[in-house]
Amino acid sequence: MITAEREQPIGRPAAQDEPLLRVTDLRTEFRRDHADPLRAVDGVSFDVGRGRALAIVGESGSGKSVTVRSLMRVLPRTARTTDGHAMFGGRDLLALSSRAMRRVQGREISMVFQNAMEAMNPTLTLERQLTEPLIWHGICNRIDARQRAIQALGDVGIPEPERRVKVYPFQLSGGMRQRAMIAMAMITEPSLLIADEPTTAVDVTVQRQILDLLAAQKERGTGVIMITHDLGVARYFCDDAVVMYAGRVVERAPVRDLLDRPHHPYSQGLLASSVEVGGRERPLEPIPGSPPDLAHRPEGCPFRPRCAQAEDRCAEEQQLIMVSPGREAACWKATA
Ligand SMILES: Nc1ncnc2c1ncn2[C@@H]1O[C@H](COP(=O)(O)OP(=O)(O)OP(=O)(O)O)[C@@H](O)[C@H]1O
Repeated sequence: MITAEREQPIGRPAAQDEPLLRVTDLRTEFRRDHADPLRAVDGVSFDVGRGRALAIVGESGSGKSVTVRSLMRVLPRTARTTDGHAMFGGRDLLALSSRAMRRVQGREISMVFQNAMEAMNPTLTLERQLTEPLIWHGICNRIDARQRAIQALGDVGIPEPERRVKVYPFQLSGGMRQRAMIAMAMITEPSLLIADEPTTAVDVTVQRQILDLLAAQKERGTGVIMITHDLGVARYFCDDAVVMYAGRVVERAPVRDLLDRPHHPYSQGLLASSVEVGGRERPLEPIPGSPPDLAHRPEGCPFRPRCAQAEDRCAEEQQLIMVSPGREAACWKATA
């Protein structure tokens, strides 16, 4: 149980064979009036490798955002992470003091959001917003920071960066704002980038540009966690995937293996209901029913009420088991 924050020494450099980030048994709950807490993230584990991208997929409400916000320690006031570890550079992010965590946020780990306005301050120029993390983290002085800000805007393909650095976010088009936000996230050269639906609110052309920008970061060794509803985006950009359902990981696999041959019936349903597969091979087949109300989680496998393959033994929940090397699924029927 994580009860008190404790200052940890600056982490030792992670050994080369350790993943960039290792999350184990993460649990986060929301406080409720006159009721037991609502468990939104329930024992989630995954690794992110250097220069690799992990897709977190699942329907709305499955716990994707709460998972990454737990790691970044930016949860709503009513939420609390009760268990788990998130080892990053030899430190447990969940056990760092708030002060130590602020040194990690925006420096070693940055976030990119669906809507750039979430990440940007509408009352400050791009220059202020781009230079602030450099100055705050003591990376460089104001004059150098300005040059780096201009460079960062140019790097993400914003024309006339010397002029644009002086504008406010609302003076940019949506696509340019999204790129400016990526410049903000990358300016400190973080080793981990967390992207929460970064391409959902933009058109297809901008989507491709954003993914290519993120791919360039990956090439440089940055690890990426990408939350996405879009399995096409996952296939194009990500290496590994976890599928979440009702706050738990139900399948873990290299992304191509998952999309070519999903093992868990829920992953099969997600794929059948997505344009990625449906558009090319068959009509879309929505998963019947809706995700469980977490306040009334069904006994046994949480997907059982919606699962066409459910059997009596699903009354007992199967844990994630290895189906084949590198592949795990939480289903009695999952076989290689
Ligand atoms: N502010 C909140 N207060 C109370 N419960 C919340 C709050 N935010 C999330 N939850 C609970 O946590 C669950 C997981 O939410 P989360 O936002 O992580 O889902 P998600 O998979 O990211 O969905 P989406 O794809 O719609 O963003 C929700 O189903 C809800 O029960």
